[in-house]
Amino acid sequence: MSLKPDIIHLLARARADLAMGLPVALSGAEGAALVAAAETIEAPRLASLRALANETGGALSLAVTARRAETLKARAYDNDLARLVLPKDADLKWIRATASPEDDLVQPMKGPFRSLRGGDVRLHRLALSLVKAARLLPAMLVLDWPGAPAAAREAGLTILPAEAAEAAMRLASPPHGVVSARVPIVASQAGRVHVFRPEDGSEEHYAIEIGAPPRDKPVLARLHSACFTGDVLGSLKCDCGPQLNAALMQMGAAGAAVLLYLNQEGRGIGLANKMRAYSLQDQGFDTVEANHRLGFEDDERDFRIGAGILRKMGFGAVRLMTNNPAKIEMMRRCGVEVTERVPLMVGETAQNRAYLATKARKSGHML
Ligand SMILES: Nc1nc2c(ncn2[C@@H]2O[C@H](COP(=O)(O)OP(=O)(O)OP(=O)(O)O)[C@@H](O)[C@H]2O)c(=O)[nH]1
Ligand SMILES: [Zn+2]
Repeated sequence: MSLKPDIIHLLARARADLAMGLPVALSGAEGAALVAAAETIEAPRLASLRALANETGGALSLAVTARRAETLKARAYDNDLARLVLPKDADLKWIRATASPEDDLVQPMKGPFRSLRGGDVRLHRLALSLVKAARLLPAMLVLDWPGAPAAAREAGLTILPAEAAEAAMRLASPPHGVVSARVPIVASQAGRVHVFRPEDGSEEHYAIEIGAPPRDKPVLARLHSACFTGDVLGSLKCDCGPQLNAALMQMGAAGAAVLLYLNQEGRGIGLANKMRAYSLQDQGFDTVEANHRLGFEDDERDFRIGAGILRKMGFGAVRLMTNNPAKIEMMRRCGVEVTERVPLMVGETAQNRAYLATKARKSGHML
């Protein structure tokens, strides 16, 4: 048995490194690259990347998603992404402003941007999936350079074999149950909290089991995505807090049910990015437009996690409490039968009315 980290461990290291501002090397069959997150890289390492680019003739670009490129009015020749050429005098300020929409409106004349065209973009695509998984802004500095793995080894940086990383990111290994204990709650004396831990070092998720639902019948279930602002603070901008409470109360009344509390804050973009989206919403963009301007899709959640936890708990069929048709579709695709949709209507406020209307109009939510 080897003590060496496998690809899952290396991916977790890569996410942590990117979050701390460290570059990571991607080593592919067709090429290699040093990549660093636009949000976290600091000036000395940016200077080193630039020096390496000058010395070696490697192309240094800023990879952004096609969503962000659209806001920047940059050409996305690579379908889902664009490789922006770094101007000679581009400093950290330029990089951060290109990555982040915070000052898009105060400084609307960003650019013009020049995008690279042709060549292999697989490493750029992998870099963007990695930075999204690290819950950072989806923008990555990429130095295309065959010598990247050797330089990374020398510097003690994480080296990711690209093809293995792509394959591992496509696979979702379901989190495993770590512990469970009785927790009586307002909604039910017979509450039990289970903690699930993914093997890939990412966030833990929780299941709240009410009573003892039989495993051979469809269980009343809700997949709730974490919303710190709504669940904990009682934010009026969304309906998450009231939905959580109403679901638990309904479950308590039914006597047997399961609620998954999935730590996929902000529909999978993380709290920092959700707060960036909220700033954009204060500038007049709706919830979907805000995600796009940041460079994300409307919904970045991985629903395989919820389905995996349900199956691990022994549930193969659910009566799903949701207004989101995508959740029903995803459950079915992940092999969990949805025998019924149980509507969940609560929590409309003056402040979240527009948010709920946008979800109905753009994301197909049933009102
Ligand atoms: N990115 C982003 N996320 C938001 C915003 N408002 C709420 N959220 C997140 O949206 C998620 C809400 O998820 P759910 O409660 O599962 O809601 P849903 O997908 O609309 O589906 P149902 O409630 O089941 O009908 C939580 O993770 C919130 O943090 C927003 O304006 N932007
Ligand atoms: Zn919310």
